[in-house]
Amino acid sequence: MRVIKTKDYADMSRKAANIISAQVILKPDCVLGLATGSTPIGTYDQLVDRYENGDLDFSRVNSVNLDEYRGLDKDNDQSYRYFMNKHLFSRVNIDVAHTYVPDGSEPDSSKACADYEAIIENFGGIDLQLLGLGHNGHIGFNEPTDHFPKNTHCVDLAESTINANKRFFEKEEDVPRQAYTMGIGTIMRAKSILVVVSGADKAEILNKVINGPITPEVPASILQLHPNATIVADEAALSKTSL
Ligand SMILES: N[C@@H]1[C@@H](O)[C@H](O)[C@@H](COP(=O)(O)O)O[C@@H]1O
Repeated sequence: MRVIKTKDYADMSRKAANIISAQVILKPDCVLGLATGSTPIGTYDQLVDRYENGDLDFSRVNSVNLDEYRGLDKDNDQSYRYFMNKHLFSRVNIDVAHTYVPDGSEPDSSKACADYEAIIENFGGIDLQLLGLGHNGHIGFNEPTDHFPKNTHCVDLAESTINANKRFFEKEEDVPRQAYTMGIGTIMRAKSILVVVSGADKAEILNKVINGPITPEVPASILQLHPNATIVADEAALSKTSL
């Protein structure tokens, strides 16, 4: 696992965008795995800048997102589909028909998850998967548990995740309790992985991810085993490591 230390959030966002840009330039029809959360927003802004100045062409890119709330349809402004349209897809020349997010409006969770896993398999896997890091070490919505889930599945969100996300909803009762998420196996099968982490509030968990034991209690710790994983984190997020 490579760790790249950046000065601050803006520096992290630029460096992460440079890595994604290299992927798109080298393989214009690549499959990008994308993430939501506040951390990647700056990276998406940087990608939009590079598209606007002519450096990037997304016309042949396909994308698959990590996760989606169960029970929210794509027009709900709290859905991850809505987030992606707003922060990236509507701002670059990607073909929206080539962008995939698990179908939160599908009530049959086995179907929603099997269909999504099949989409990724049909692509022949993900070239570059972007990840944020939850405060409890989750990636996608793979919460701490006693095993590493293999494929896309339905999860009950941890209380801490519901709390962290309630700021985006009018009332706490509106925060969905379940989500569809790529499994740890789905993520680990990506050819390369890029994790963005910012801020002192992530320092403790990031130290565990990098230096701690590999355990499903810290889901992101499995990334230590990935042959091509890169963490781009700012000084504050790395402040509990010796890096
Ligand atoms: N499902 C998403 C994760 O993919 C994301 O990494 C995490 C951290 O979000 P933030 O970047 O806002 O800290 O939030 C959500 O739970």
